[in-house]
Amino acid sequence: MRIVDVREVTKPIASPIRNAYIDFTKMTTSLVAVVTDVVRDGRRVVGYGFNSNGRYGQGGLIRERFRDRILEAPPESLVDESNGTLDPHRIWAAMMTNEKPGGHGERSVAVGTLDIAIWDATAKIAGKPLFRLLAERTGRAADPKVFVYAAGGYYYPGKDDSALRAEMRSYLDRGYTVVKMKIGGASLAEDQRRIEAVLAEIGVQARLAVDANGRFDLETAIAYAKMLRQYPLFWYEEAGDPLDYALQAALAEFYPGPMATGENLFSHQDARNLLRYGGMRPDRDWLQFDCALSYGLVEYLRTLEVLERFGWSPARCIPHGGHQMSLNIAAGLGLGGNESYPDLFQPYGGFPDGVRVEDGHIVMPELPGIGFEGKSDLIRVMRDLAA
Ligand SMILES: O=C([O-])CC(=O)C(=O)O
Ligand SMILES: [Mg+2]
Repeated sequence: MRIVDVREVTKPIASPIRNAYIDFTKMTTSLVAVVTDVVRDGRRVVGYGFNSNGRYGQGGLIRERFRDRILEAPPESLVDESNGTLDPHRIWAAMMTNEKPGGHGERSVAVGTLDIAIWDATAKIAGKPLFRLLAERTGRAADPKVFVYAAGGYYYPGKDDSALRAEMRSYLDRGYTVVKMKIGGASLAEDQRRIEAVLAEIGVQARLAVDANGRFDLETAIAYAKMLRQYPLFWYEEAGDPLDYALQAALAEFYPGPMATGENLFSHQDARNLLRYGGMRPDRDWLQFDCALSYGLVEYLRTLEVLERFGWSPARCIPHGGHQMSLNIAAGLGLGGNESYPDLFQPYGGFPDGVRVEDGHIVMPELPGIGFEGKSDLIRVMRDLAA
C-alpha cells in the first residue's frame, strides 16, 4: 500500500461579503488529492481535502515542501500494519520533518489540508465513515446526530436590515435554531440596530450569535460587551485579536454570557495558551479550533488532550469552517456541533446531498471516509483533480 501522488489546485471561493476585518473578493482554497494504489469497490482510493475559508489556498507550500516529504518517505514507514491502512500520525511526522516549532501560520493550513485528505483515504481504505473510525479508535460511541448553526449575516454592499432579516428567516425556514451575524464592521449604534432587527425577526424560534472577527481593542470590546449583554445571545465571538489572551480574560468581567474564540489559533500550543491565559470558562464558553486550518486531525487530537488536561469537555468545541471534516470529528469524538454556511463557499461547504437540518441538527449518512462522495457538486471538482 502506498501513496502514489499528491495533487493540489488553488480554487476561488470569492464572494462580495465582508466581515469586520476582511472581504472575501479574492478568497481562495487549496483542493488536494492524495492518490493511493489501493482499490476499494472497483475504484482507486483517493483522499480529498481543502482548507476552510478565511485563510487562502496554500499551493506554494504544499507543492514546494509538504507534497515531496510524503512522496519521498519510504512507503512502508507511512502504513499502519495492524489496521491495514495508512498511518496519519506517521505521515504527519513525515510532513513536519525539518520544521521548527512555533510560528503557526500558513504552514498549519497547508499541513491541515493534506492531513484531511490522508484521513479521508485512511477511512476509505478501512471501509468506514471517518466518524465511526474515530469513535472506534478512541473507545467512544459515535453519535451521528450533530448540532449545526447557520453562519452568515455578513456586511454586503447595499444590504439593509430587511435583507439581513430575510437572510436569517431563510435559515430558520431551513431548520436552523441558531444563527450568526457579523459585528464590528459598522459603528456600535449601527450594529446594535442590526442585532435588534435580527432578534425581532427570529423571536423565540432561534438564538443569535455575533462575531467581531478579532477587530476590537480592549476598550471597544468592553463597550460592545456592555451593549451585547442586554440580549440573550448564544455567544460573543472573537472580540479581540486571537492572540491577545489578556484582552479575552479581561472581557469576562464585563460579559457574563457565553463567549467563543479559537478559529485563528492553529496549534495545540496556541490552544493551550488560550486555556492558560484567556480566562475562558469551561461551563459556558465555546472553542472554535478548525482542523482544516490548524495542522489537521492529528493535531486536533492533541488539542483535545490539552482540553482534557485543563478540565474542558470536547462538547464545548464547535469548530469554525462549515466543512464535512469537522462534522466527522463532531460525530466521532463528541464535539458540541459544527458551523455551517448555508449560502456560502460552495461547493466546498455544507452537507452530503439529501442531508437536511431538522431542529438544528443533521444526521451523518454512512458514507466511507469523510463522505465527499455523497455531495455531487463537490466530488465532481475533486475527481477533476484526481480520480
Ligand atoms: O468571516 C469569517 O472569516 C468566518 C468566521 O469568522 C466564522 O465563520 O466564524
Ligand atoms: Mg468567526
